[in-house]
Amino acid sequence: MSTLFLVGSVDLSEVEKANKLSHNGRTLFDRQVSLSDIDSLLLRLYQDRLDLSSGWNYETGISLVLYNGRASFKNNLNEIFKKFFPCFNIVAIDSGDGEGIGKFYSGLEEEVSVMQDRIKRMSHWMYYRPSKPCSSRMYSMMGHLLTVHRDGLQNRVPIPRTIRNIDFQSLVRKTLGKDDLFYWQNLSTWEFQAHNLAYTELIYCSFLLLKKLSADANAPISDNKLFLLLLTLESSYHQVNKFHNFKHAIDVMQATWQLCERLVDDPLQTLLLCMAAIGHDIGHPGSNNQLLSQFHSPIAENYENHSALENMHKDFLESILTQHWPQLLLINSSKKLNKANLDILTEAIMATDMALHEGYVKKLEHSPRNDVIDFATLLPLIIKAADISNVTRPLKISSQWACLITFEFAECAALQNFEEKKAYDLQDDLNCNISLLSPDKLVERFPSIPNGQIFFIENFAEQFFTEFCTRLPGLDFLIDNMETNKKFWLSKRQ
Ligand SMILES: Nc1ncnc2c1ncn2[C@@H]1O[C@@H]2COP(=O)(O)O[C@H]2[C@H]1O
Repeated sequence: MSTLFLVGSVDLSEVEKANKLSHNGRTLFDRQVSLSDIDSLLLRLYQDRLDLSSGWNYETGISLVLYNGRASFKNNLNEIFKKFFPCFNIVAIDSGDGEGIGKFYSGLEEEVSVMQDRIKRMSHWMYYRPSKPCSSRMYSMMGHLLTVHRDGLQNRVPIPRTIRNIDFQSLVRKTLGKDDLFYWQNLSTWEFQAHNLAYTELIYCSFLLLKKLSADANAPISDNKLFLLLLTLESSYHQVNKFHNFKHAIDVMQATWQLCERLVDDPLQTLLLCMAAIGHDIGHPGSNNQLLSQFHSPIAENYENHSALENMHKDFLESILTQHWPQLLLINSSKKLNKANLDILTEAIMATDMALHEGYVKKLEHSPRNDVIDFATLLPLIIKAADISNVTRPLKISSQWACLITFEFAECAALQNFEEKKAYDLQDDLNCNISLLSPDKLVERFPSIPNGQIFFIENFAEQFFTEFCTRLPGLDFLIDNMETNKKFWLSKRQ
């Protein structure tokens, strides 16, 4: 879905040209939105992005902002888009600079057809080789990485007044239907229902949690800055991914916190682990390292095919924290670990690479059963457990995540065929609200789910959580839930 934004008084002949743009016989832009100034434009981008049901996520089309360069706007709007809305396909053109919309034309129709197709879009994200940072108006992982490295992982740019002045608190709060107690009750159980909460409610849950943890760790951040950090994180994940989106990130953060509540007595380490959790999959394309390497993604080459995705996620998180919460990287970590905070964040994110799974299982097997796991080993184990904890949630919740990962695996298989120039077909689209379907109904609708769950539980989750829970107190409920879920999937196996 593509939007034509007109900001301020724009040359009407340029607008006419823009509206003549077509794709497959239809006008290119699905809507035209006129706004008085840049401030209203940015506010609108946030509002659309947070209203998941609207579908205006700025990822499935290409949007154009036509503005009048004479409108006193100093900051480069395209730089703001890259810094604060990384996953958006959006470009701004000064209609008064002579060339105007002409430079927007070239390649546009092809780009729109790519962004409207799930598999072509994933392929572009993963394999496009930009000549320079953000040379394309379509998102690509390498364009995102080049921008982050061009700006420097340690560099901060002043946050533009137009963004600083947005009252993010009321932007989020006014959409909430419940009070803080309701969200704390959701956060404080293992029955955390990410799919029953609206996007803004999930963002508000992460605000409440991180605000508490930052106070506990004596690492204060203002409310509006924390909201901007969270909204920039959300804009750095692909909302269009079935599984690896911001909901997964918040779910893993909530699981990480629940485990830390039981296992960690150091507020700063808990905060760092939860920050690593919410940022552990930034920019995830919904595929995997194997596909990145197999078809020679520039991202895989950039990290020499070693944990390419996890290294990328870490770089993106470092860049966002440097920009939005630099103090968190600087305050001295606890006495227990003589490690810099960034090293703790990095080790935690790298631990979520399943290529390292066997190593972590062996670490658990070799640690004595009646002895406490040393703190340095415990931290990465916690986030790794949280990352695959969906199989240990109660069946109603676990089955929702199972459905989503099954869809994502199907998309990976289709992408493999696409890259091998073979025909691919995709299961029917997930155009149902999975939170309304019971486990039985989900299996009825998507019969391939049980086999994948049985394989993952028997080959990965069972061994890990058995070792994890026998060495750490009070976690037997993880095994109980997982075994209940496995029995259900076995009873439904095709
Ligand atoms: N319920 C599940 N069923 C199958 N595979 C899963 C499930 N949950 C997590 N995984 C896999 O575990 C991996 C953990 O790292 P990733 O999030 O990169 O990708 C995840 C999936 O490949």
